[in-house]
Amino acid sequence: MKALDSLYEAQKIAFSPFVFQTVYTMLELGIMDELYEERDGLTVTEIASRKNMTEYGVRVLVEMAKCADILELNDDKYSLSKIGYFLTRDEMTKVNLMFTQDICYKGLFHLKDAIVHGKPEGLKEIGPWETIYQGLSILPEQLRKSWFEFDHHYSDNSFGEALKIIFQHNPKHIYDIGGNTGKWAIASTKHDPSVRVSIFDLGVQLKVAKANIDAIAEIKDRVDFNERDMLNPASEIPAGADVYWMSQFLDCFSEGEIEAILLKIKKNMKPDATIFIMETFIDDQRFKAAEYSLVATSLYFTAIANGNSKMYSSSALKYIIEKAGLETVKEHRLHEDRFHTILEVKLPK
Ligand SMILES: C[S@@+](CC[C@H](N)C(=O)[O-])C[C@H]1O[C@@H](n2cnc3c(N)ncnc32)[C@H](O)[C@@H]1O
Repeated sequence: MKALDSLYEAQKIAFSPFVFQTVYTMLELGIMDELYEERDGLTVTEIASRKNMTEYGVRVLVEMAKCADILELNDDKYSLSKIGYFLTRDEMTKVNLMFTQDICYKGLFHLKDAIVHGKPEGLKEIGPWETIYQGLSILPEQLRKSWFEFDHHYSDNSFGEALKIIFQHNPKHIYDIGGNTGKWAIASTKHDPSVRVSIFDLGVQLKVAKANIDAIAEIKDRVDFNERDMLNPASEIPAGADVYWMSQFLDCFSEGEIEAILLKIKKNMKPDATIFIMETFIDDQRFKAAEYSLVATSLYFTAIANGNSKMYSSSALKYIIEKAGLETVKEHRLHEDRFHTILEVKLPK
């Protein structure tokens, strides 16, 4: 890259929060939607009158957005560029952006302290907890919506294909560790009318899971709820599962904590049971946009969630599995949703 181009790129980074807040504001005020509908573009005066804003307010936003290649300008009319189109209509971009604004934006200000202290120093911007998991289900409404839409976006789409893989093993009893609001428990008990699911999670999440599952008559008698802090050295996972399911769960922990959790499962595991670990691994991504989203998510863990976890590569997780004395016997790269991998893990023969 030429020096002048690099200097320009460096300014984009130096002012990146300005661009982010410009997009957020234009989305919230409906300017992006208006431009999406009006493919031929609108002048500043037209946007101001349609949105009941001052021309000054519209002008500072659209000028920044044009400089950042979000808008194009032709004959005094602003219109969406392709980047602007994705910011307005693409689902992954939308959940990432709202998650950044509502959960991460203020907290990231404390990233340096979080790195230095090894603690989620930014979490205080949204609640008084030690880790975000103690507050998830009781976050203020808008924050809760953004967190859950982000979380579900990165797991829901994979459940259909995951069910086919797990039920090839014909499990009678599944332990869903980190079962959250019960989405997997609902999907799997609906998929197989005889399977039982035990959810293990923190109390605050179990309350929501229980309310969701109690409302579904056909499955409610086949799901039970087990409050467990997996970080508590005294906590145990009892015997009895044919399948252990951990979806987007182990990335909530440091390498040492993951090993301890796996050892906890291993301790009472039946010899023929299988552990399935579903993750979005940074080294398994086919699209740059996906890898970028995951690597950025690691900094959410650092500054806000818990201070010590990240999105892992599959090689890192397989190394921890081996260290815990378990064996990765198969690696399923999902084809339909393209982002997830399921590691199939057993006790060594
Ligand atoms: C990112 S969510 C994943 C939820 C779900 N499995 C999915 O695929 O969408 C992580 C879950 O782990 C739970 N969790 C985090 N720390 C925990 C701990 N120390 N003990 C038990 N569960 C924990 C959270 O409450 C949350 O429900």
